[in-house]
Amino acid sequence: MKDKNAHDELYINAPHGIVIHRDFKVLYVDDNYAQLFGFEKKEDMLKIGSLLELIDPSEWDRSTRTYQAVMSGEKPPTVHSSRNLNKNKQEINVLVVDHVIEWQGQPAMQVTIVDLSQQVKAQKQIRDSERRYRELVDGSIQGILVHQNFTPLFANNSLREMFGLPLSAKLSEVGDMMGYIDPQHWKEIGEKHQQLMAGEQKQIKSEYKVTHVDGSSIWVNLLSSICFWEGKPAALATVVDMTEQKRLQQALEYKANHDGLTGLLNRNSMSEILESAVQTAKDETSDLCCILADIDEFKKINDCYGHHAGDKVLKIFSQRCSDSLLKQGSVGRWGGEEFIFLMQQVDQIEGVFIAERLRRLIASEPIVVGDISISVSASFGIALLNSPQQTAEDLVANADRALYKAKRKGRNCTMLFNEEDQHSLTI
Ligand SMILES: Nc1nc2c(ncn2[C@@H]2O[C@H](COP(=O)(O)OP(=O)(O)OP(=O)(O)O)[C@@H](O)[C@H]2O)c(=O)[nH]1
Repeated sequence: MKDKNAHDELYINAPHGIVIHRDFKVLYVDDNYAQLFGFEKKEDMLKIGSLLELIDPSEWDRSTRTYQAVMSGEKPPTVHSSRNLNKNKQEINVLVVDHVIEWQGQPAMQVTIVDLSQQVKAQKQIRDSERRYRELVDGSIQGILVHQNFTPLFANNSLREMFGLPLSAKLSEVGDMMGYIDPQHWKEIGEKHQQLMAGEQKQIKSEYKVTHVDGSSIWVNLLSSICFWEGKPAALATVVDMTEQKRLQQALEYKANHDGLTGLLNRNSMSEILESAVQTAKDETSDLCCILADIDEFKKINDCYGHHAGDKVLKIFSQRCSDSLLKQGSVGRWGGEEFIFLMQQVDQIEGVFIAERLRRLIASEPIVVGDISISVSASFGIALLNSPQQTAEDLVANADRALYKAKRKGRNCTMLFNEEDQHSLTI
């Protein structure tokens, strides 16, 4: 509104002046007109040969034809805009209102002009500023999206490229932006959007997985705030593609949580899982079964076939165990040739069944490394969380005691921890 008033005022206060001429010879001119064209006094202007001197040469032909047509009555007097030159040959833009009048008994042309130079300058400034703004927004490497309830109102080039939307596509054809965001985020994004629009939050930061038009997945970082678009509140989001960052982050997380040789969860990660599983089992008074497995006489495998063959055995052993366990629980490498299996809601009977299944699976088929076939077996120790006082360390220590029993019993067997083992030595 403020801009509109300023704009109107430019027109109301625009300077205007009058000249009367016949065949472009000045007959009368007022001070305003003379001053608009750079003359100090109107008398100076009366001295110029022809008014055409004040008109851009490119407009002479048109001006002459218009003058003749109006004076002959062929055309009604016109109101038109025109580019003129002042005395110093500087361009001024004017609105021209023609009238045919009688001057000293002869027809003459009365021309009223309104100086539009300020308006033209202001409009040029607006156009320039809009062009600069457009260049900034489209040149930005950040995506910019304005939407009302996820219906897009504006999207810059970067955002279109990020999502794979053709640069020429009309936003009305793009559809609901929520459709591009992975469904896992819908609830969160809906809630956050409501908070933003209700003014409960000034800015909202989020990280979402987005499906690109070509079907691939990208990760974006969004910073949303409220803006006004054509007078209505809307959400303004700046969007940064962080797919590469996310990939690196996930790779680092994977590296931190997994064993480099076998790809199983590493000891740190299994310790965390163990802590939380123990807590859950206590809270829900449910079963928690821990199995420790150790490859039998693994040192001999290394000694006979070399460290490289030993590594291969560890890898294939791990693969077989995790394939067999599927999603029944978590499996990790606990130490050199020692592995841990953790299963929630698995009781003693089922635990023994699972351990025996694994043990038989390993013993039944030799592991082939190159052209050598290596017979491998493993011993298994099982313990169940059996009291609310027990800690994660206690549970593993009990499984370890059971494993020690299995080794002592001659290896390649499964033993269950019981209270009498409590004070037995561990391996
Ligand atoms: N190739 C290979 N060997 C490893 C790795 N980690 C540990 N080892 C070896 O595993 C062997 C474990 O030997 P021991 O603790 O004596 O146990 P074992 O020979 O399996 O005998 P039992 O457990 O009593 O059946 C050692 O020789 C370690 O060097 C590994 O990542 N790769």
